[in-house]
Amino acid sequence: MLLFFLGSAVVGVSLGYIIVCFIIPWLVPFSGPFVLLWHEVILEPAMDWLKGSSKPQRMLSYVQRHSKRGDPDSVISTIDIFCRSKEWAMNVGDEKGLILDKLICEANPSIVLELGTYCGYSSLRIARLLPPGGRLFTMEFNPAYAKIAKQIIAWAGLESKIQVLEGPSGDLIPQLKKKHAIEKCDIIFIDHWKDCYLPDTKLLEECGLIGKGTVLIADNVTFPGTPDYLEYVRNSPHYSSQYFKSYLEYSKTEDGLEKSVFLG
Ligand SMILES: C[S@@+](CC[C@H](N)C(=O)[O-])C[C@H]1O[C@@H](n2cnc3c(N)ncnc32)[C@H](O)[C@@H]1O
Ligand SMILES: [Mg+2]
Repeated sequence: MLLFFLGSAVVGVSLGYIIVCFIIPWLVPFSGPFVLLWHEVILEPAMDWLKGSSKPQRMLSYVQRHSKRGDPDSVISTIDIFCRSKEWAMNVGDEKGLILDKLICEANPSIVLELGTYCGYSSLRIARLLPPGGRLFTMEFNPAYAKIAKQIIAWAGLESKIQVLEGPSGDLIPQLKKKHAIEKCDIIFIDHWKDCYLPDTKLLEECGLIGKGTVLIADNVTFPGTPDYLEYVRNSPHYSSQYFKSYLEYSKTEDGLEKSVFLG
C-alpha cells in the first residue's frame, strides 16, 4: 500500500515537472490565448508573490541594471531581452516595433498621441524617431504603470519629448486642445484596452484631433483583436486602411498593425 502511494506520488511529481518545464513552455509561443493565460494569470501573480514586486518594477530594475543610461535603443533592446528571456509583457515588442518604426519615419510627425503607455516601451520607440521639436503625448490610467513609464523614459533620456498624461483616455482626449495647445495629431498610436479603440477614435474625430492626413496606427487588431474598430476604419469612406501582418509580441501567434489614413 505504502509502495503504491509512493509510486503514485513519484509519477505525479514527474508528470507535473514535465508539464511545467517542457509542455507549457513549448505550447506558450504558439497559442495566443495560452500566452496571456500562462503569463498574465498564472506566472505574473506567482512572481509578484515570490519576489514581492510587480512585473513593471522588475522590468525597470532590469533596465537599470542592464541598459546604457541615456541610450533609448539600448533601453528598448534590454526590455525586449527581459520579455523574451524572463517575463512576457504587453509591449508592442520588437517585431511589430520595426513596422511601427517604419510607419513613424514615413510620416515624420511633429505631434504624436499614444493611447496606452504601460511601461513606456512604445513611447521610447516612437519618441526616438521624432524630428527636433516633435512631441509625444501618451495616456495611461494605471498610476503604478505611469510611474514606472516615467522612470524608464527618464532613464532613456527622452523625458523632454514625452509627456505622460495620467487618467482615462475618455477624460483626457477632450482636454488635449486647450490644455496642451494641440491643433491636430499627425499620428495616433492606439494600444490601450481593445474595446476603447472605436469609441476613442470617434471621440478624437469629434474633438477635431483627427484631420486630413492624420495616421492612425492600431496595435493588436488580430490578437486579441478589435473587430468593431477594423470594421469601422476599413469601411469608412473617410479612411484608407492597410493591414501589416506580424506576430503578437514575443510569441508566434499572428497579430498585426492597422494603418488608417484620414482622408478628410
Ligand atoms: C497594451 S498596454 C500598452 C503597451 C504600450 N503601448 C507599449 O507597446 O509599450 C495597454 C495600456 O493601456 C492602459 N489603458 C487601457 N485602457 C485605457 C484607457 N481607457 N485610458 C488610459 N489608459 C488605458 C492599460 O493600463 C495598459 O497599461
Ligand atoms: Mg499592443
